[in-house]
Amino acid sequence: MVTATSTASITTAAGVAESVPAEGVVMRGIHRSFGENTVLRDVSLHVRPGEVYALLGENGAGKSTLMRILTGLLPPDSGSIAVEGKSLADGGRERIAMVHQHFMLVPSMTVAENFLLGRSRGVIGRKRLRRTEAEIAALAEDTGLACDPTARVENLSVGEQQRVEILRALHLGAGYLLLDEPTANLAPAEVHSLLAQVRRLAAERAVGIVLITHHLEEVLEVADRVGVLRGGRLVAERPIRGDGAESVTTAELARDMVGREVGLGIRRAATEPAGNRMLELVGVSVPGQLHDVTLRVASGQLVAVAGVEGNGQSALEDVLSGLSPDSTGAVVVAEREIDASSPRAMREAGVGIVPADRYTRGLIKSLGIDTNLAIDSYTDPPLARRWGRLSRAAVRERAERIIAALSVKAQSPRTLAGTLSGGHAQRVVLGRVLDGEPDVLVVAQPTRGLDIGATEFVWDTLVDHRSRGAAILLISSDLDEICSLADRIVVLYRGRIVAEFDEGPFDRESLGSAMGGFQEAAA
Ligand SMILES: Nc1ncnc2c1ncn2[C@@H]1O[C@H](COP(=O)(O)OP(=O)(O)OP(=O)(O)O)[C@@H](O)[C@H]1O
Repeated sequence: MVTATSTASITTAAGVAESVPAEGVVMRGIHRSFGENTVLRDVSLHVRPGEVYALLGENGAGKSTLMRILTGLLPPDSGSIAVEGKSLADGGRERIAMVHQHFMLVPSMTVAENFLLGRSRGVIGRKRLRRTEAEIAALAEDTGLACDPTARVENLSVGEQQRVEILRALHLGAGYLLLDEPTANLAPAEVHSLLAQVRRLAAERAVGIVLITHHLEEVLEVADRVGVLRGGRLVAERPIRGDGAESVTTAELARDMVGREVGLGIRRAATEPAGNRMLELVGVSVPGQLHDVTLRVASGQLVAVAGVEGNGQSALEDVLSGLSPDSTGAVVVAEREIDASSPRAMREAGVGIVPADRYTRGLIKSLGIDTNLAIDSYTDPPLARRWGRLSRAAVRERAERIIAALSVKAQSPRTLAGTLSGGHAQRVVLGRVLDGEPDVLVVAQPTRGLDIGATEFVWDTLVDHRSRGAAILLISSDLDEICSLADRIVVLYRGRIVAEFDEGPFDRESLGSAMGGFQEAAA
């Protein structure tokens, strides 16, 4: 790590000259509010070249807002930002790149074509394309981020696409990378290789990296320093590696973040499930996506479908949501085969769904929380009054009750769902589904992007419903979540169930291997 020695002068947005360190990214006194909601309060931080800086914080703490300010997408109300001694407007912006969880690549184009997108007018010439391919290959070799520049993006795994995004940022000249939950969608083996690559980029190329993650063990594995945002303030900064390093535990980081102890231990059912089969899938197939899936969940049991996303999970979710007209096979609920042809049919059969994509399937961003919470029950009392008219008072009362029960952080029940932080948006979806007290609960990636306090809350909620007799099918790629909650695990790989684990404690290595397609290791 290099320490800043010299200074430079920038002109701040307020038109004032300010002396700043000439090295690294320096944010000073950043304030930002949305209406009456103050999201960032006097945040100052300095990320140096060659440093991995982990930024932690509960859902809604202000991490994404800070990153949007840093990339120039959102102006701060006050405060200054300098990148290598330059303001964002003065060239600093080009040195910073955000690597999103949802990639910005065009699937039908090759890696090299994606690199050239927006950088050349008209048709891309063959010579230029070949030159770019050679540059990408050289950069991949140099950084250890393996990548085939001629591969079509749609044929790449999530991990490979992520490497393409990082390489593209470096190719554009970025010296600072902002990684927003980069491991959220990766297979277990890919997580460690990404973290090793992050360290290598910092150590060998002096790239400064801001890593946002909710996985505290990743912070200890990779970060040089960690900063914790709470209620919009930077409440703690700790060195983990190098000079003055403290020996920090994940429990201490959790306490910094949440302000209390958090226990994410094993929560399997203490007793055998009651036995009556609440949910059965028999030979369910979806052309090209799901092949002959048979599984059973009893009342009082939680069965996990483990797997890396893209292996049939969304097809399975579609079938159980009543959104898969091409599916074959039988869906049986409470020992009766049901016609799974619409979301309404599934709901009436007693199946509640928490979808993996909370924004496209779970919520309508442009509507208030109250309306979102009424979406699947506005035709029934108490929300519907006589002549089908909606009772605004009942909608508001229901919203207030669910907001309080799930501790949703929002200014009011009418707050637009699209302005909620990821974790609080997820609470709204969960609250709506659980309020219907379904006998069968299907939850897909329920804690993705949630902080540990919220994760603990969701896990406890699921366990509570299980102990009250609900049959729960958990579709998840998170090994910790699966091993903590499941009574039984099946592994989905390329649309088939390739391994089954009947009772815990589960062997994480065998599970991870089965998820990666190495079945023999899971036998
Ligand atoms: N465009 C907006 N309009 C109104 N409020 C907003 C807007 N964007 C963010 N907020 C509010 O700012 C606060 C911080 O949100 P932010 O997304 O920065 O949190 P976060 O720490 O990234 O959370 P998460 O871990 O859940 O992603 C939240 O209360 C959110 O509702």
